[in-house]
Amino acid sequence: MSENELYDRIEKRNPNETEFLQAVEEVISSIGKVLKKHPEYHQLKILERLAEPERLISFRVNWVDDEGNVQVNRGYRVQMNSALGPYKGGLRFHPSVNQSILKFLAFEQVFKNALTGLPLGGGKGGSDFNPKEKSDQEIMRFCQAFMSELYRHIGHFTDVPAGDIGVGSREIGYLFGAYKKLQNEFTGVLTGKGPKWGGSPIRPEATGYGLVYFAENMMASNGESLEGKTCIVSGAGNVAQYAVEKLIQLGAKPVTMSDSSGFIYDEEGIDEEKLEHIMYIKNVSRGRIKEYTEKYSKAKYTETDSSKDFKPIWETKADCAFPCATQNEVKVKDAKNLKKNGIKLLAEGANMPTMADAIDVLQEAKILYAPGKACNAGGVAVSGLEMTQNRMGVYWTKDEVDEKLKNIMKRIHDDCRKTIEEYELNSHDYLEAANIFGFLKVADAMKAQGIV
Ligand SMILES: NC(=O)C1=CN([C@@H]2O[C@H](COP(=O)(O)OP(=O)(O)OC[C@H]3O[C@@H](n4cnc5c(N)ncnc54)[C@H](O)[C@@H]3O)[C@@H](O)[C@H]2O)C=CC1
Ligand SMILES: O=C(O)CCC(=O)C(=O)O
Repeated sequence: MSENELYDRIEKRNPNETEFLQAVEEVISSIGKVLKKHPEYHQLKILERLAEPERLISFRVNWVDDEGNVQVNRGYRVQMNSALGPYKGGLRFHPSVNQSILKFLAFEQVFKNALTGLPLGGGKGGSDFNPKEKSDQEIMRFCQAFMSELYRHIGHFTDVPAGDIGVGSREIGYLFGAYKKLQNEFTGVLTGKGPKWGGSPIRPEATGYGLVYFAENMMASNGESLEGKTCIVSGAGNVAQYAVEKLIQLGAKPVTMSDSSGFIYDEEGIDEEKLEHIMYIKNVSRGRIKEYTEKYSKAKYTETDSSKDFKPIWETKADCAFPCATQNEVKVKDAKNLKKNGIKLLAEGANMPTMADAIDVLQEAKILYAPGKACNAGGVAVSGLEMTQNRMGVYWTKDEVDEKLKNIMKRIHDDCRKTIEEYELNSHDYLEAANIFGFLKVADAMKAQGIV
C-alpha cells in the first residue's frame, strides 16, 4: 500500500476528524525515506497501527453547579500507544474538546514522548467542560466527578495523566485527591503534583523553559543566540508564562502575550516585574490579559477578530516567534507576515499551532522552524522525571532537574540534527527529522513486541 493509499484508508476510518487527520498526514508525509529503507514497517502495518488508539474511553461526567443545577459533560481518555511505556500525556478542559482534538494530541504525544528518550507511551484526555468563570468549589466538584470514572483506567504503571489547557496545579490537586480516595493508595498516578506532595521541582516551568532551551540550541547551530532578540509570544498560560520568564533570563525581549480575547504589545519589553503581574492576573485573579494595560498604560491591547484569516499578533515586528496558546493559531497569511517582517525562528510551545501550509511558507523561506513535538517536549520530560522520583521515593533539587531538562532538550536537538544528516534531509527540516526519529523508536519497539 502506498503512503497515499494508507492516508485515504485512515481518512475513511476517521471521517470529519480534521485535526487528527492533519497530524497523521504530517507524519505520513515525513517518513517516506524510512519506509523505503525499512519495508518491514509497511508489512507490519506500523503506521496504520499507530493511527489507531489502543483504547479510546469516553464517559459521562455529571456534577452539580453552585446553583444546585445538574450539569452533564463528556470526558475522554485516548490511550494511543504503549510500546515505550505507560500512556503519558495531559488532560485538557476546554469547551472545544472533542475526539478529533484529543486523538491528534495523543498521536503527537507518542512521537514527542519517544523523542525525550524516557520510557513513556503516549495518551491524552480531557473534557468539554469550560473552567472559565467557575467557582473553586465547582472546579473541585467537576474534577472529582471526572476522576470517579477515569480512576479505573489509569495507574502509575498503566497511564499517568498530567495538565494541559485548563488543567493546572489546582486541578491536578483535586484530581489526585479524588484518585487517592477512590483507590486508597498514594502513588505517582498524575504528574504536575504540588512540590510538597510528590511533585517535581521545575515541572510547572518545564515546557516553557525547555522550549527556550531548544530554540537557543537551534540558534547556536546557526551561529546566533537569543540574546537581544525581540520575541513574539502568544498565550498567557503555563507554557507562555515560563517561556517569557526564560527569554528574559537569557537576555531576549518578549513584547507580546495573548489570550482568547486579544493580545498585549509592550514595545519596551515584558520584564520580570511585568511578568509577575501577568502571572497574578492569570493564575490568581483569573482575569483577562487586557488588564495588563490598566497597570502598564504604554502597552497596547488589540482585540481578537475571529472573522479574519490572520492574527495581528503575528504582524508584530520581531526576530523570533513562540506560539504558546493552541492548535492552528498560525495560518498561512500569518506565516507570510512573519516572513515579510524578517523573522528568524519560530518555535512551537503549543501543540500543532502552525497549519501545514504555513509551515511550508516558513520552511521555503529558510526560517528556523522548531516543531512542537521536539521543542515543547520539556514538560512531559520533567513529568517522566517526576515519575522516576516517585518510584524511587526521592526528591531531586531544582538545579538537578533543570540541568537534566537542559540536557534532554539538547539531546533532542542533536538527535534531530543527526537524523537530518543520516537521511540527507534539507538542513532546516527539523520537522521531518523529529518525525523520523520518533517513528523509528516506536516502530522498533512495536516490531519487537509482536502483533499485539
Ligand atoms: N502544559 C504543558 O506542560 C504543555 C502544554 N502544551 C501545549 O501548550 C499550549 C498551551 O497550554 P498551557 O499553557 O498548558 O494551557 P493554559 O490553559 O495554561 O493556557 C492556555 C493559553 O492559551 C490561550 N488560549 C486557549 N485557547 C485559545 C484560543 N482559541 N485562542 C487564543 N488563545 C487561546 C488561553 O487564553 C491561555 O492563555 C497547548 O497547545 C498545550 O497543548 C504542550 C506541551 C506541554
Ligand atoms: O506532562 C505530561 O504528561 C503532559 C504534557 C503534555 O500534555 C504535552 O506534552 O502536550
